[in-house]
Amino acid sequence: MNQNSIFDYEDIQLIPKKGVLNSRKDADASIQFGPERFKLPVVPANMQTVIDEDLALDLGQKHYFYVMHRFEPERRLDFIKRAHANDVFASISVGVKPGEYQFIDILKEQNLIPEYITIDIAHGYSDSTIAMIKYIKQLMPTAFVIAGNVATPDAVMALEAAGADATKVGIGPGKACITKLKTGFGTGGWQLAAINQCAQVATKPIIADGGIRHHGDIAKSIRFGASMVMIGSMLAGHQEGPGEVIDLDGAPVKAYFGSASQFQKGTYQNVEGKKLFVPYRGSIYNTLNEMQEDLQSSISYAGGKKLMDLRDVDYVIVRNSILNGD
Ligand SMILES: NC(=O)C1=CN([C@@H]2O[C@H](COP(=O)(O)OP(=O)(O)OC[C@H]3O[C@@H](n4cnc5c(N)ncnc54)[C@H](OP(=O)(O)O)[C@@H]3O)[C@@H](O)[C@H]2O)C=CC1
Ligand SMILES: Nc1nc2c(ncn2[C@@H]2O[C@H](COP(=O)(O)O)[C@@H](O)[C@H]2O)c(=O)[nH]1
Repeated sequence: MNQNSIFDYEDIQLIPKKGVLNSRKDADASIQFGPERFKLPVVPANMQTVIDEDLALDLGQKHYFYVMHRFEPERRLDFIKRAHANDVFASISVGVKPGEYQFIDILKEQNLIPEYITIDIAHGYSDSTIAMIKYIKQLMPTAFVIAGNVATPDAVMALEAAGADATKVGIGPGKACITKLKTGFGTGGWQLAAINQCAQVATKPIIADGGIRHHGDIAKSIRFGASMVMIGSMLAGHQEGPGEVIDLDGAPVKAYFGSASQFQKGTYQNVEGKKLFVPYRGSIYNTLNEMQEDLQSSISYAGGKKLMDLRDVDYVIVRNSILNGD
């Protein structure tokens, strides 16, 4: 791998072009992703400390993309019914264990077809993921299947060839992640470059997953080929999401733990995630509005009018100096 093409969010600055908008409000930050159009290319992570059913449906009703997590598997069927009864698209997660095939069979039998299904596996470039993609697409060809997580162009090509409608890129860049420490593998420290490489070969949308620490990282993800950005830690800690607000040394916080942490699994086995506390930030809609404003501003700096105009901007690699002026 050419080391000059390895960089992460903090190493990159996008270069402005002549603006064509009179107001940032006129920039269109929306995205068509699968069968729906969304206000923003941002989706809260499908983790139990980030999303729950009420928030999922509320986001969907407000035209934000959501992916419900898979950690209360017995509730998923009723959740799909609830979404459809509320005229909201259903977007669920599945794993790859044998019981998940039975779950897909039941959905098919009951004609409960989710609009989006995310196959949520640590090592998505695997025979087990490929088999699940094929199974879902055979039984439910209309479901938009997102498969991941992966790190390389080879993986993106393999999952697309199996029938995935989108792939999710990011192994190890997450805030609650310890995969890179426990296994030595992943895209931690070069997540943005991994997105760039994967996007060179992708023929379908890519979701950049993990490592977003500033709103500007969303624009950078889009510039390097993502169509959607999955965010965990920065979207945990809100009023509408799961978990209690607690006091930590006088500051209000909420717990945020990895889906492969002992807190999620209930046992210390194959643990690749940790627990931390994130600041309580009030309503998630204030944060999403701010993300939208910032992205509209990014589009204006790009000299554009719409989200994909970000793809046309040039950039410099500044090597960890983005915060030097602060
Ligand atoms: N994006 C990321 O960097 C990471 C995300 N996660 C998240 O943690 C959660 C748990 O993930 P995961 O452990 O996959 O889910 P599961 O515990 O549901 O495992 C899914 C299946 O895949 C097998 N499996 C898991 N990892 C591997 C591997 N490296 N090689 C071969 N088989 C494997 C498991 O078997 P067995 O357990 O017996 O191996 C199991 O049968 C998910 O939500 C995932 O997104 C976890 C790690 C990294
Ligand atoms: N290696 C692990 N990665 C995990 C785990 N739980 C979730 N994740 C990934 O992190 C992102 C969110 O990243 P953030 O930087 O925005 O906080 C999430 O979407 C998963 O892909 C885990 O236990 N281990």
